[in-house]
Amino acid sequence: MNLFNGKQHLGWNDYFEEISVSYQPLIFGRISLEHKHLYRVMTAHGEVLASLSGKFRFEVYSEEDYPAVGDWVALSMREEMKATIHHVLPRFSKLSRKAAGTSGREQLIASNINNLFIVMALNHDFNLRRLERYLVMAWESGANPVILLTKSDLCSKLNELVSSAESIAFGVPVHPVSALERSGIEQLSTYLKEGSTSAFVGSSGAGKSTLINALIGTERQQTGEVRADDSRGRHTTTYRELIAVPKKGLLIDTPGMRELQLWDSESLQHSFEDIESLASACYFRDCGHQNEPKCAINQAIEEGNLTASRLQSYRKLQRELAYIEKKERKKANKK
Ligand SMILES: Nc1nc2c(ncn2[C@@H]2O[C@H](COP(=O)(O)OP(=O)(O)OP(=O)(O)O)[C@@H](O)[C@H]2O)c(=O)[nH]1
Ligand SMILES: [Zn+2]
Repeated sequence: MNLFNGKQHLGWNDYFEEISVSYQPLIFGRISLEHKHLYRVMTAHGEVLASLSGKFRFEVYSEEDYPAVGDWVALSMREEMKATIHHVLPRFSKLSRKAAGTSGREQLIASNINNLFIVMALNHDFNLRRLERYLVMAWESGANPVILLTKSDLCSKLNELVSSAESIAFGVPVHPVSALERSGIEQLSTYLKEGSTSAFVGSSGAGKSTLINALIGTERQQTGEVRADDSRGRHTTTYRELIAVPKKGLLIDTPGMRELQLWDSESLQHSFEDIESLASACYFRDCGHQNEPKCAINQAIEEGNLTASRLQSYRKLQRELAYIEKKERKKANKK
């Protein structure tokens, strides 16, 4: 199935249809990934890599004016699937939090979200005070909050915890789920529809990526083993990404809120520690892990210690990062 066979599949709706007339003849696309003001954008014609127009950069007033994941932007195409962003279309909802540090600046996490899933695990992660803060964040965003209590398989007092969450939720639906046992997941089909956008927020290790994987039915998001001693996560999700899932709409995983890292080469290496350390055992120092002899990565895949899809996702991010870094260097040289 072609995911890009129409803007509706990407979340385009009557609201955007109405405001879009003033941007003609530009085309429209939706930001799926952002890194240092370079953007991956989904359009009805496929994915493009986009940068900001000079005029846009010049007129930007605050951080919030920059495109964020989930934004609809007005673009013009350049050569081979590269585009220039001229405008951000007004957002109908936006998820933000205070930036780290004392500046108190707002940091935009994602925009144009219909459902905001607040994910909290039914173990040590369960904390009503934190849930309250997430609810505030949800209400401020303009999206519809839904509380997902994950890892129900680990919980022996399920009814009690669900009731206590309901007691502070004031009508926000509360659903216990287990990605492990695949229970409760079917309840989410009420929210996940073609063209709807859903974001997942919650502590690191709460099970957001695992849940998204269960919904997609593949190992799309990487998940991390929780440290045994304190059941905290290892911050596996290091970047925000909008993904289009057939019949379930658009899903945005967000990094655990304790550590909202930006996506850079360091966090890429950090998130793929396993691959980085395997690669150091390859026979050739500059092994490309293709058909080279004595390649430790291919061996790990053969032996089932590494999935090919994980290597693929690593490669994709690495290529994008290389492209971005080359671009940054070029820009720096011009100055
Ligand atoms: N028992 C049980 N474990 C689960 C369930 N869902 C996730 N886990 C485990 O919890 C750990 C953390 O899950 P993730 O999906 O990586 O958590 P996350 O919320 O995406 O974490 P960040 O990416 O760091 O924000 C993994 O080891 C999962 O296997 C569940 O339903 N039951
Ligand atoms: Zn190799």
